[in-house]
Amino acid sequence: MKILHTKNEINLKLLEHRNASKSIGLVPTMGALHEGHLSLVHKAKGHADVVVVSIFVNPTQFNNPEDLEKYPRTVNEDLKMLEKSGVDYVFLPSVEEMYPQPSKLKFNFGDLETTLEGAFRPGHFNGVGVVVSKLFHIIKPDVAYFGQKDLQQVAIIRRMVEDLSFDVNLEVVPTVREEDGLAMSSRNRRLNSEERKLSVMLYESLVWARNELFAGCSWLEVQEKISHKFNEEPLAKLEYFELVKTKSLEVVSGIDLGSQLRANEFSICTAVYIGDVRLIDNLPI
Ligand SMILES: Nc1ncnc2c1ncn2[C@@H]1O[C@H](COP(=O)(O)OP(=O)(O)OP(=O)(O)O)[C@@H](O)[C@H]1O
Ligand SMILES: CC(C)(CO)[C@@H](O)C(=O)[O-]
Ligand code: BAL
Repeated sequence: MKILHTKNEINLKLLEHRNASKSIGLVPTMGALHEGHLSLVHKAKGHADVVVVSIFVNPTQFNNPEDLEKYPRTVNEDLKMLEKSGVDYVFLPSVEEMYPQPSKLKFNFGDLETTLEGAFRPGHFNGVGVVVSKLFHIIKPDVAYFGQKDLQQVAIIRRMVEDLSFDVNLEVVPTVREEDGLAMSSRNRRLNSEERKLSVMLYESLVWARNELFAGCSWLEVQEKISHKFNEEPLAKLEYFELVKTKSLEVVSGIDLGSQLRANEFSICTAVYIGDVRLIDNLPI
């Protein structure tokens, strides 16, 4: 496994593979790797001839400076995990390498970015759009792999790829969970043991809400009960708990159980602070 720090180095290396008609798979990450990231890597290894993982904690997508400062960084362990997983290249650039000058680029993702994460993390998806475009230009992958856990991110990147005609296929990988259902996330490392126990509330609430909905309960009633449950828990603060159309992310106020639902047509999405750690999760229904 080769670790490369500059755009030029990785460009040159990948050019050799491209000239030899090898396909390139890219797994973009911010490091502090876990089994969720590895499932993206495994998928990439099954499809692509050459697998590249990028590790870059992208400052422009952090709306909260404390979140950036406290974001877990475990590069040495990450590299060991990637080597064991058979990754070919790790792109590990510095902030100066990725942003030789501050980026003034502004994307407008319209309705896709005004709800859910976009509403609570102003500027977040602009930063994601900028860095993912840069990575696509630098690596020129045939396929790029993203996790279902970041549902809105996937919708936004899909839209960006279409609008900017990036020649890349996107693969979305299901959310990998801990045994108790908590979605694996780098930020989970910041939870203390009490917070860790409590954090299973996200997944349990999603499953409970889905079951209530299918038992005929109105969505408004479900939302009220969920909000009450979180209010009773001093360590938790609910930011949103919404039912959306999975493709457009349009927030809806219910589903028609009498109609023929397509698999994954709707999703329930949530963001919750557990202590000062902000976690997200979603459940397709
Ligand atoms: N539990 C998971 N299962 C599958 N994919 C995941 C999981 N967690 C993250 N990913 C995906 O891995 C990629 C890199 O994500 P990232 O490095 O931000 O990790 P993360 O665990 O989502 O961290 P955090 O949400 O705390 O920033 C993204 O495409 C993300 O959706
Ligand atoms: C796609 C990404 C690597 C861009 O920084 C990040 O948003 C993430 O890890 O999901
Ligand atoms: N996986 C999402 C990256 C972020 O929270 O900034």
